[in-house]
Amino acid sequence: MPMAAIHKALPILEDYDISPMTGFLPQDEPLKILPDPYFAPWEETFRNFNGLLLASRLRQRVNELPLLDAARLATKGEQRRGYLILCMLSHAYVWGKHELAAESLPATLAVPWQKVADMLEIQPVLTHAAVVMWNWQLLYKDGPRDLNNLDTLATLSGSSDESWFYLVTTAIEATGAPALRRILRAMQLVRDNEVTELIQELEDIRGIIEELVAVLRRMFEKCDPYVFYWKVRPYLAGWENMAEAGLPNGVKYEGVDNGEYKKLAGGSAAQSSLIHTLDIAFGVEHHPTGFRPKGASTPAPGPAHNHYNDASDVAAKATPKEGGSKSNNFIQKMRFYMPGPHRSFLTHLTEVANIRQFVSAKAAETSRSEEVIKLITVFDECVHQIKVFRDVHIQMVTLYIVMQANRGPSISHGGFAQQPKPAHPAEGNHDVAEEMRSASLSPSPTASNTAGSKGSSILYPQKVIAHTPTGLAKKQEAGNEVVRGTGGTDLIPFLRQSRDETNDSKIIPTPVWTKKTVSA
Ligand code: HEM
Repeated sequence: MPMAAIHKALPILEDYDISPMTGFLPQDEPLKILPDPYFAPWEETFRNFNGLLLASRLRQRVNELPLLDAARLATKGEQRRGYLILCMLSHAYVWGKHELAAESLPATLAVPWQKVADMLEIQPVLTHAAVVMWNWQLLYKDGPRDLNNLDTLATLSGSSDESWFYLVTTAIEATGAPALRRILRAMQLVRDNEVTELIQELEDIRGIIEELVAVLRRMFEKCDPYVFYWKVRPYLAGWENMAEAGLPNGVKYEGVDNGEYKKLAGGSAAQSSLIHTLDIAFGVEHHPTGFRPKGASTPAPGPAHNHYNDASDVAAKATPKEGGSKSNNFIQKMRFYMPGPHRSFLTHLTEVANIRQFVSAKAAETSRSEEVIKLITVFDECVHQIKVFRDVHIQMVTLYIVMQANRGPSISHGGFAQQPKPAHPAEGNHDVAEEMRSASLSPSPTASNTAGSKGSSILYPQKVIAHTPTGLAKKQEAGNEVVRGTGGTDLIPFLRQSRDETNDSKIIPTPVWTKKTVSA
């Protein structure tokens, strides 16, 4: 093992604004109101912004706001509250409701937004941090941060479906929090060559990842896919690759950088530092879509657990590379949208990641003890649970995005545009179960970029045609067959590859299409 990894200190969570108790979530509840009356105009507008948006008067109100100095946001809690307010007001302002998308953000929002984003080392665009990490409250103050005890502070659509969408993700962050200190302890145990304790630690981490999957599945309970796709998702969009939505140059931030246009991606849970942490800890490497290394998908022959005694195939696959994952892709790019300290934590963690290398090296030894077999097994089970998480996520994206896009809105204009959409040949004729199954079970292509879903033709955000790009509607490119994600990714191939790359990190890879991938 290279000396650099041995000598560099492991990260200390608190140094990176991470709580050992609540992880990337702040330990204290986010502020419900800015205490300084100076910010009353923001708070007042924010309190009424759902109604103002519905009445198409939000822009008018924003234009009446005074230009406030964000430097007066004294504490981190205040800065986060200020950032949340400005994220929501700005996205509501840009996308409007049944209005032309605004390509210029007035200085009253743009200037303080840029300022507070700089203070938090984050981008002035709606992010996972704003709507998930800094947008919750506890119903019972002494109770846990779980779905029985959480509420949101604000939503863009004013719907409980949107609240649930955020809260499931908040609950995932809370559930995963204990994994952070366990991962660091596991890394220390690797350094100390303490295999027995390492196995115990990994067993606990596996249990936590299983819980994450259970929380993720709860999305289906209270977030209606139609509401999500047609009423919520459009507002989460940023202004990168948004020509079709009427923002070919992005958005102009008046009073910032000489009023230059900015192109920034919108909010996505791909910005969750928790999932990045798991990937780094377990050596999951992501590559640009279509560039997954050839042969990476080759599974070990036969049932995985029969092969834990066989060192030959593993030795070939064990490519200890100190320093964890190296990638240049969408997932990596999402770190740009995280709060600075969390981004720095991931960089540090990547430099010291050692668990997979350690297990690989043990697996490559000529004769394996019972203990080593147990170590390989539990390591692979952890990775398997991350893969299951991604299996469920793909099913979710299929239902919440691909199928909604294919079906079109229930009302012809979807709430946004004037003209009825052209009839879709396959509309109303979907086998839901089959569509979800095929999206999640098919192995991904390793070297090509294929369309995400048959017959779909969606860019972003809506399938509706308008004469001119009107607010959330936009012109649809003829012949476009790709469903894209919030960040403009070719959705399903990208997500499948990410899932398959997770599987590749197993010491003994299992075929991605086995039944186990969905039933586990
Ligand atoms: C209705 C629920 C959800 C939908 C529709 C959804 C949609 C998407 C989409 C479209 C992407 C592609 C990237 C982009 O364009 O932004 C994505 C990526 C991602 N999402 Fe979600 N998401 C959902 C819930 C969640 C939750 C609860 C998490 C948990 C943290 C999550 C974690 C991720 C991650 C980590 C990625 C990056 C891809 C990967 O690592 O495999 N998503 N999601």
